[in-house]
Amino acid sequence: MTTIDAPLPLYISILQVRYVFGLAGLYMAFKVLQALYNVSPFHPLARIPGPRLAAATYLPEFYYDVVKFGCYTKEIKKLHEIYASRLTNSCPIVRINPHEVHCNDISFSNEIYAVGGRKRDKPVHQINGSALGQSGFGTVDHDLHRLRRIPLAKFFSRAMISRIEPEIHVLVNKLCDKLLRQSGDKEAFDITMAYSCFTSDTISGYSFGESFGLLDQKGWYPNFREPMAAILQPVFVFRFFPWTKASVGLGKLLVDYMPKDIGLLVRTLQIDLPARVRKAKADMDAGITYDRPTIFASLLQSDLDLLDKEPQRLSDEAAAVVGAGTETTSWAMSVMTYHLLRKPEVLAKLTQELEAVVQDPKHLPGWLVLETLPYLGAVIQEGLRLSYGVSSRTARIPTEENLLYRGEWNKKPVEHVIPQGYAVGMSAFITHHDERAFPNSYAFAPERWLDENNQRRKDIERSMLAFSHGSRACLGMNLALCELYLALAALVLRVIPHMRLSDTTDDDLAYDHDMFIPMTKENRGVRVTIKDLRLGPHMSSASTSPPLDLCSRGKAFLDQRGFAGWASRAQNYLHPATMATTVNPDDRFIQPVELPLAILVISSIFLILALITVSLRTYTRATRGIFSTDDAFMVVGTVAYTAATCLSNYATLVGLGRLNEDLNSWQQSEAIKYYVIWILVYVLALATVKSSICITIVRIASTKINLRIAVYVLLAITWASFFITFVGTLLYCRPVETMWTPALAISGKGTCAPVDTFIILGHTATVSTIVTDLALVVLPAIVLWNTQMKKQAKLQAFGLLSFASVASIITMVRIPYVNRFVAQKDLPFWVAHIMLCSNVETGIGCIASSVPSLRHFFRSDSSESSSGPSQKKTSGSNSNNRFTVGSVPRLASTNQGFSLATVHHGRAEDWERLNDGASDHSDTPIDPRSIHYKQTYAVDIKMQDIETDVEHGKAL
Ligand code: HEM
Repeated sequence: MTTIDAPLPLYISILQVRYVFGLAGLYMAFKVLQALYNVSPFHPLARIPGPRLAAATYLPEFYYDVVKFGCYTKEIKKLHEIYASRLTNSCPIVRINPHEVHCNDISFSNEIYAVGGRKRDKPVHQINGSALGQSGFGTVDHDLHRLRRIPLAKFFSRAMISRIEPEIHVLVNKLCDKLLRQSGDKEAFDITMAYSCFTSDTISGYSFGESFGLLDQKGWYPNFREPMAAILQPVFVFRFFPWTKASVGLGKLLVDYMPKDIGLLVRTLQIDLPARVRKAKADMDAGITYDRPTIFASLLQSDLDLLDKEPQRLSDEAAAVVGAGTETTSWAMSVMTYHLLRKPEVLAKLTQELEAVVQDPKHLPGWLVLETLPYLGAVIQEGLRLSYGVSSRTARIPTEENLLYRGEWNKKPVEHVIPQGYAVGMSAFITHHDERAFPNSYAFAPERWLDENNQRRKDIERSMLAFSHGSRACLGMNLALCELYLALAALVLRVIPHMRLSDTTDDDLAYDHDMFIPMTKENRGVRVTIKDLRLGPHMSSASTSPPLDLCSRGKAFLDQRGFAGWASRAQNYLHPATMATTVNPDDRFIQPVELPLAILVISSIFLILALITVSLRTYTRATRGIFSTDDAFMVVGTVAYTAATCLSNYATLVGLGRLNEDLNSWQQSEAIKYYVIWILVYVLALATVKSSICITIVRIASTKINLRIAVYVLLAITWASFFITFVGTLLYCRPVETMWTPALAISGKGTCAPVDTFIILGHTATVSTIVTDLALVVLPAIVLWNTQMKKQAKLQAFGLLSFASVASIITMVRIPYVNRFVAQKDLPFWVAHIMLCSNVETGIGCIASSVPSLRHFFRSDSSESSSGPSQKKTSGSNSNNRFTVGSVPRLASTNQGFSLATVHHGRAEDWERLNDGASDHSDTPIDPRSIHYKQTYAVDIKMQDIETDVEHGKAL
């Protein structure tokens, strides 16, 4: 018995080996026949161009994706280029494996990714790569996908995302505060990790009502970025060997032995998410509800089939949502951050646009408002384009229709039929580098998204594939956009200005291969540092202690009066470290640290001097009974000038004179608001002060008709300039507050004329001021020149006129600052120069025209204190040391001093000039026939005063 039994197993095993070989041979034969059929003219895709090997087998895809790892997309891109050059009319569509074609013509995307009743399955070959087979994303069948997607989709509508916007705001601020707390750390960190924590917390909070809390942990690790990459690593092996997916289940058994990051992801996907779904179900069963519906609690209550509510199925869905919602968005944010740091001009333009609508970076306007900002939108679109989202191809199978591709290639018509049942797809990496739609496609150029009217270009937007199209397009697009708009706005205003790239180059961003999502060569991320900061306006006060402590009572005092920002900024300005960061060596003639102080001190000094001189002048002339129209104008002008200086000082306290980076939006807006009010008051002050001077000169030049005409012209120019500037400023924006509240313009509630209009207004005022200032110096100089007076007296008079001419020079200094309106950058800083120059100029006008009258005040003190006004007029003598500039050449005076006074007599022919100066004391006898009258004149007197004086003289 035993001898018979022995060879049987051997026999059987030989049979089995033959059987196995036979089966293998049959399989090989089948595969060869299949390959032959695939390349035969009988195959439905036979007419689609492409390499023979790819048409026959999956070997090229296997080689590039599995062996070379994730490189088939790049190879497909090459195929489009190769077939474009060899077969002129075949490029837009190439065959990339036996059952799939690839398209690189975006105009065909609406056919591939169709909507409505047009059914599109996903290819099993591609779904095999995903371990989340029961999620909507991993569902092959069109109808089942619809059933699974619809209950989820309502959570991602714009309306729903708007409801959770406040929570996203909170997370955005948390992210910024946490980043700013890293200021001063020498060690660079990968910003992508930080962004990954933000996006994970956002989607997990929305999904489960409770976020993962990754932003609350110390540092940025662990997070999902690297582990997600690790988990996506086997995507191609799964695709070709789907049975290996079973190993994923083993992960949860080995979770404690895995590296920390991978362990986190496996634990999250395999343990935590299922547990959260189970908890949602338990809460629901127990009647526990959250303040607002969470995705998974709602799914459990939805009309979904009972089987689709199974915890494992919902866990797959949760993993798909959390996975898709994390890495795509955070990588897009990293790409944008990198390019903003590399291109300061883009950052500056974006900052400027944001600053126009953001009052306070910690309280951003809503997503809907931010969405209206064209340049922000352009930066986001360009970031999405170069971050690709899903970089590898995503194909669809039309199950009920053939697709007809009609197009043009190299200016020749081409036509291809893609039969139903075969896959056709596109890849964002290829589409986003289509040079026809995106010239110089590897460059980061937000401008390409805007037309000449600074509006978003719809045509180019249709060339984007970032969120895919059609019934299986990105479900979370609205959430992603809301996150991107809010986060980028806050980062640009609060963090990016302080961020520096560290050892990161274009190579660290460049697409190298993909694992569904784009991967770079060394996966080093975007490494940055945050520069050392002290407490500044963009930083959370809770996050650091102030460098210097102001007395708390002083702070409270300032705070109560609305100077809250001033207190902390004052500390900054006093602190050397902060000064080092705010003072940049560029073309500013006054640094931002000095300018506010300069405005306060210089403007106040000139105001005080003007108030003293004008008060004394008014007193002198009023007490002497010779107060006239020019004095009245001077009083009104000085009151307006006082108001203008007070306004400028207040504007300085709320932010004028500082760079935008040192101000929050409220301060910027307030500074510009008070600047605009100041303009209106200043032009009034200027016009009235100038009018006063003009009227005075008219009195002096009463007999010189040409001079009088010239002065009237100046008067006309002065008031014309006043009206143009005053009315122009008021009408520049409608309503006027749009000037300092750009949100009104953005929201369409306000409009402003082009900025050139404002610049023209500024230059009109400046030019007319220079012309009139100079003329008001030159005209009295001409009058003086023609008078015969002592040299010393003339020198005094010219000295005073030179002082007055400083006003014109100061007005010239402000010209370049008017041009700063063109760039619209740091306006509170640049316009402060204009304010300073103008305050000084008006002050000089008041002082210079009042000083001459002061002689009377001091004279009355020194020599005539006991005399009344009438006595003063008659008590003059040669020893009074005054001189008078008179309009009557024959009138001579032995007085010394200078006055812009009218000395006039109706009967000029009765008068004759006295010998002046030394001649008075000469031994040469005076010819009594040459002297008709001898009179010492009080200056600044009216006609009748002079006549009175003359009569007194006669009496004498
Ligand atoms: C910048 C951010 C994002 C980009 C570029 C992006 C891109 C895409 C793309 C291209 C697809 C289609 C994949 C395919 O055809 O197979 C997709 C699908 C999907 N995305 Fe996004 N995504 C982003 C953010 C998000 C967010 C924040 C969520 C959060 C919920 C999300 C959830 C999904 C889901 C659930 C799907 C599958 C949809 C379906 O198959 O019905 N995505 N995404």
